[in-house]
Amino acid sequence: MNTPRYFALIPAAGVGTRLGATIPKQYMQLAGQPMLAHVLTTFAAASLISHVFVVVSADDGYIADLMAAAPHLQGRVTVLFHGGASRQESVLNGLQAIRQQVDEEDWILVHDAARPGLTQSLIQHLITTLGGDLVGGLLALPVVDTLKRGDQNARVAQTVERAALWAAQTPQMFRYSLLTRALILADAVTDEAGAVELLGLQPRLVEGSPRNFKVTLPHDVALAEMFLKE
Ligand SMILES: Nc1ccn([C@@H]2O[C@H](COP(=O)(O)OP(=O)(O)OP(=O)(O)O)[C@@H](O)[C@H]2O)c(=O)n1
Ligand SMILES: C[C@](O)(CO)[C@H](O)COP(=O)(O)O
Repeated sequence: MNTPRYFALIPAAGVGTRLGATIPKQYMQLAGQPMLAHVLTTFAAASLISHVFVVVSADDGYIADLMAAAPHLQGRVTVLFHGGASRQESVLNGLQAIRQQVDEEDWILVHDAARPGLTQSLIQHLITTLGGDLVGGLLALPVVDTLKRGDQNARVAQTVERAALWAAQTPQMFRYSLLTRALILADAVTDEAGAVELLGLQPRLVEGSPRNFKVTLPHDVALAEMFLKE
């Protein structure tokens, strides 16, 4: 059996509705370059990553300019114009598009284009921790705030026990065959680990970093720039 390789798959076919920008948020300028360019550069520079695939919408009008302005990505990044109606669909479409280029037991690291604060050391930490794992896993952060469940009037209905709660991040790392099968079978999951859990498996939680947060709402932009300028 070949030594398993590690591939990055970046779902980048969203529109950033919650952010409310005039362009898809993954193309917003952060610290001098598009948000997606930070992510692609981090993975392209990671020596353990064999290749990077980025999934964009079929009518994406931005990726060509991004790639043209980033010669360091040439040969390391392949653009897949297979975005779907949901993140799950974009990821599954991407997996099916690369089936001739990866082996069943190769590892796929799925990472949101909206998490530009990812570092090479976080990638290394995830791969080192999970490399021999039978299931795979994800970066995540233990919850440190007290959590409240609100009612329809924004009144506290319940304080949620936070011990053992984690906030999922990405990359989420699973072997190609397991991940593809899980996503085909899953109904409307919001992350890859959720699909794998539906198979009755328990992905490993690997501590991530606050800088690897997802840029989702308008106030996230300044925070992301702060981390990227560190
Ligand atoms: N149909 C979709 C929806 C989302 N994504 C990607 O999944 C990641 C995380 O999704 P999210 O933060 O929700 O991005 P958007 O869907 O763009 O944001 P919103 O929900 O606010 O529209 C992003 O990199 C986004 O581009 C995708 O590839 N295909
Ligand atoms: C995959 C993820 O980033 C883990 O927290 C999250 O589920 C993505 O959710 P979104 O609504 O697609 O941003």
